[in-house]
Amino acid sequence: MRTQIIKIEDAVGKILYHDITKIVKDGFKGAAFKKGHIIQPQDIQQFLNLGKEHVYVLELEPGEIHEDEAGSRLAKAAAGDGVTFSQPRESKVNLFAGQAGLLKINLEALEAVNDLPDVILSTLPNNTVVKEGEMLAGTKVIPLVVQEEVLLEAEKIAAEAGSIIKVLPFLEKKISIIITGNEVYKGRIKDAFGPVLSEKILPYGSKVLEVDYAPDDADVIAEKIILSVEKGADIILVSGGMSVDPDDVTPLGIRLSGAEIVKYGSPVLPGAMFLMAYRGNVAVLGMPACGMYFRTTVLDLLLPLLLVGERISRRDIVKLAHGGLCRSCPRCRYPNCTFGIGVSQK
Ligand SMILES: Nc1nc2c(c(=O)[nH]1)N[C@H]1C(S)=C(S)[C@@H](COP(=O)(O)OP(=O)(O)OC[C@H]3O[C@@H](n4cnc5c(N)ncnc54)[C@H](O)[C@@H]3O)O[C@H]1N2
Ligand code: MOO
Repeated sequence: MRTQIIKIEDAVGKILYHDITKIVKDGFKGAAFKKGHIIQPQDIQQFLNLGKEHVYVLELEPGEIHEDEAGSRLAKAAAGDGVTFSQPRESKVNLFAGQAGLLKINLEALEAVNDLPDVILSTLPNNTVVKEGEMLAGTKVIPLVVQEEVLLEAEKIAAEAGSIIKVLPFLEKKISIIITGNEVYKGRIKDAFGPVLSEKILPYGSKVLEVDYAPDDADVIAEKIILSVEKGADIILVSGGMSVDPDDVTPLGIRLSGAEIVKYGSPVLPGAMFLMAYRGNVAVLGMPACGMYFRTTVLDLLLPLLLVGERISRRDIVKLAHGGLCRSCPRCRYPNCTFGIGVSQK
């Protein structure tokens, strides 16, 4: 790049190479124009008003890209389905959710871009549930001018990854809830689990197909699961009876339904006695009673993934260990806390 001093009248379209300040109040200097600004026709009169007749400008050499153009190119490359982005401001471009859904970050591509010189791309954690319009990421270049080859490399990384940042919409899944336990089945106590589970599902736009009840009988639990599959459930939540009492027969019931157990026991507290299984493509979840007592549990970590159509593997559950411990804050701040950060590694 080259710099030169030129007359104001010749400066339109050129890149300003120094800040132009003005006295705002009591000698305080505010930036009227920042270094890097691309001079517009309407700026000329303001420059003259500020007493400037000449300015330093920057001329790009072949293969050099101005920071704002570079920021925009990076954002465009990184943004996939369901992601929008802003105009650059001092090369910083913000990326936003164009729709509500689950934020998916290609972690390998994200690292590869950030390993390039002179560019950064910073995001919310992978697998964050996001609202429409929420800020997801910011990208920026570090110097005023970037070599185009760096951008070409970033664009290649993004193209090979498909996209680096996207938002998957939640699908309308059909969910069956099977409440186990003699005490509820026989009407000795009122079901408090069904309402909690329904409340967790509805905000995502999925449907509760049915809430059914089963006694502490593994064969009956298995029959109810098979029936739910036949009725077209995509996801079956089986509540209670998940621990070590003799009448805790839900894991056996899930097994007897023909579902394959992915993992019994999750490294999440609350959620240790959780069980993940699949009967074909139907997800069957054994949800321990902590899901009723605690505001946030393993279910809150995995449900969003299931609702965008992902299949949960044993490895996904193992990765929940890091950050799987809830701090039990007096006022729950989830998801703005460390609980469940392991889900970002899926
Ligand atoms: N000796 C041990 N006890 C417990 C262990 C353990 O490892 N060893 N694990 C604890 C953990 S962790 C959890 S979580 C719970 C798991 O409980 P369950 O899923 O087996 O729950 P239940 O025994 O069926 O019920 C516990 C409690 O909640 C009431 N309940 C259950 N379902 C409903 C419902 N739909 N509506 C209202 N109330 C319900 C039930 O009556 C019991 O009072 O186990 C720990 N214990
Ligand atoms: O499944 Mo229990 O979490 O450890 O409360």
